[in-house]
Amino acid sequence: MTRRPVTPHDAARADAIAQAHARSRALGLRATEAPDFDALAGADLRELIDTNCTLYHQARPVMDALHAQIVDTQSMVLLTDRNGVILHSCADSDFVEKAQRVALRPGVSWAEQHRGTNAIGTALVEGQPTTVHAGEHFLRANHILTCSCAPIADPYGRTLGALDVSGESRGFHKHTLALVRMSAQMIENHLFNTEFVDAIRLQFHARAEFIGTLYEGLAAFSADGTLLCANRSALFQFGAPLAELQQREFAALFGQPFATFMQQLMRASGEPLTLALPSGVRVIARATPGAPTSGVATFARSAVAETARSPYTPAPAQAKAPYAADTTPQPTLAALDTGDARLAAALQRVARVRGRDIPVLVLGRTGTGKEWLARALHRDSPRRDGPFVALNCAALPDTLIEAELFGYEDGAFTGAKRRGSAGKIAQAHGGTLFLDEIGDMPLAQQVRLMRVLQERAVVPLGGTRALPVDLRIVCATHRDLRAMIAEGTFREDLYYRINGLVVTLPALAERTDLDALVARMLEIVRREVPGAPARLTPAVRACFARCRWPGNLRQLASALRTAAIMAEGEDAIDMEHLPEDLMHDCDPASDCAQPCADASTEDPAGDTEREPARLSVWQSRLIEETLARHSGNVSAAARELGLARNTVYRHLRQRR
Ligand SMILES: Nc1ncnc2c1ncn2[C@@H]1O[C@H](COP(=O)(O)OP(=O)(O)OP(=O)(O)O)[C@@H](O)[C@H]1O
Repeated sequence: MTRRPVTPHDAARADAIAQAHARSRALGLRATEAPDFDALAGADLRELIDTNCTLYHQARPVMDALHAQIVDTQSMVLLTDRNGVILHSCADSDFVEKAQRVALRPGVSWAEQHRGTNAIGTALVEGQPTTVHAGEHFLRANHILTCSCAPIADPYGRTLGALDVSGESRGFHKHTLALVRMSAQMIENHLFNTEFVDAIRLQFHARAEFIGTLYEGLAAFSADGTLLCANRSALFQFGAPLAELQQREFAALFGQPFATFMQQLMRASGEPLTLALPSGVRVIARATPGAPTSGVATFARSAVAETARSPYTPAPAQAKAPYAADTTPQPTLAALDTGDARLAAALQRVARVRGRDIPVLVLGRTGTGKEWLARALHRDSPRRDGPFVALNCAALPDTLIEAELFGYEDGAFTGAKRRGSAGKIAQAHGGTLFLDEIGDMPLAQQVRLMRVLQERAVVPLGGTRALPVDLRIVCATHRDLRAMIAEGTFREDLYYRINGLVVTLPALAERTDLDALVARMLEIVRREVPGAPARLTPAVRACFARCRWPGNLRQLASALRTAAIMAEGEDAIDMEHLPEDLMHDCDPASDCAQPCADASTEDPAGDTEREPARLSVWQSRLIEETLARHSGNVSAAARELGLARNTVYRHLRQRR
């Protein structure tokens, strides 16, 4: 038998389990009791699901995704209401029969008063994620199980239900509880966004890369800038409980008047903004200004109207459209042209088809601006007043792509009665559908998409009626679709449906317009950070020209955003303001697209094996020059270079 690994929290957990056993005994339960098989019958269970319909609908796709992670491990995913009654399960077929033996199925209560100590009942009593393993279950019949459960709370912190993974005790894995906890958090974030769909919602975190993840802070504000609610991560970042923060004004939380923030938001064209928490910690924030019909969106639109137009702000025709509150960037094709000949040729080809519904396939490495090109094409096309709907096929588990793309009918999932979902294809009706990373779309969905494109109609999951759709499709990928066709992982018929016009975007390192592009991006960044300098020092320009930019435009935009914040109030962005890890992507002897201010270091061999050596030669020179400028002061040189002092000391030791 597999031994359960000892976890660091075993002592605390043992205490909690002992208390749960004491509660079970006090309830008059006996360990030798047979499982109680009493379950809610069909209609009663459906009614209970209806009562919990928001929880049920938000949890279903997350349960499917979680089940996909643990498939074939002899286990099941369960959702319960706040009283521990199982509402829904997704199970491995070979575990269903064992689960039935202990009444682990929809309609049955796993509250402590019915089953004694068990993960669901105990987690609901303790209000904490809990694992109950094998012999820790109060009822002997349940010793065959290992179960990990996390309660799910509504946005105000009230318990709504619980998410649980139960399986064969031999299959215990200590990571299961973390997976369950993350999935419960995901459901809580979905519930938050649904509850406050009409409010101004802010996503924020001190680290930009955490925005859009489970760890982001979420805060909802009313149209006058009063805090309505905040999720766990936001409360943690604010350092105070919800009761203390509710009804606080935006300015008390983020140090600036709400109206100023809204105007900056509109000017930022979807790019993130920087805000300061009461603790002084700076956070990166994105905001969604409420549903198009809400008063909040009206406020957002009036802020747009007050804002001076730039190549990246929506045209007046769009401000009238129902999607005017969308804060994502809406560049024009002309605005993307900053002087690179290859890019200009691609843009011209795209411009030729803008008035026709020819499908466009955009190829290019990650971050080369494929989505921005798709947005620009939409913006310049006759469909500009319709929606632009984007779906990243690589960002969703296979199980979710289908529902996201094709939608589902009311009651498509067992027991569900209300609230179908339109799906991205139907949402894009009258506009443009952008399918990013189309190469990552599973084959089954490729077949369905092919049918939609052929028939110009979509049938949602669980539905029978075909809804006509009129849309332009733009797809993007960094993969070699022809090679995938040869391997049998991409359908040839779909390939010919989506590639009416194929354009390839150059990698940033191959572009010849770096200076102009940086100037354009800096213009955008300065709308978000008004005190940021408008120019770069020659050293930074040289560094940029030598960078390999593996993350392409995204990496450049992110480096400029960080540097702009670091250099707020200074004359120019200098080396010390750049993110430290950018140096690792800088190559002293690369084929500089721009004149390099400091390009004398040559590598005649051009040997890729010598990359690290070339990098260190360049770093050494940079450190030497900086030390000379600071008369050998290591701290000052390290500060300017954005390096740790130890790195400079190491360099000095190696020089000796
Ligand atoms: N023309 C541009 N001007 C300013 N910034 C840009 C431009 N194009 C792209 N960016 C910046 O680069 C980021 C990445 O662009 P985009 O999402 O279009 O790339 P992508 O090729 O679709 O990326 P992926 O392949 O990873 O999906 C944007 O969020 C934006 O910050």
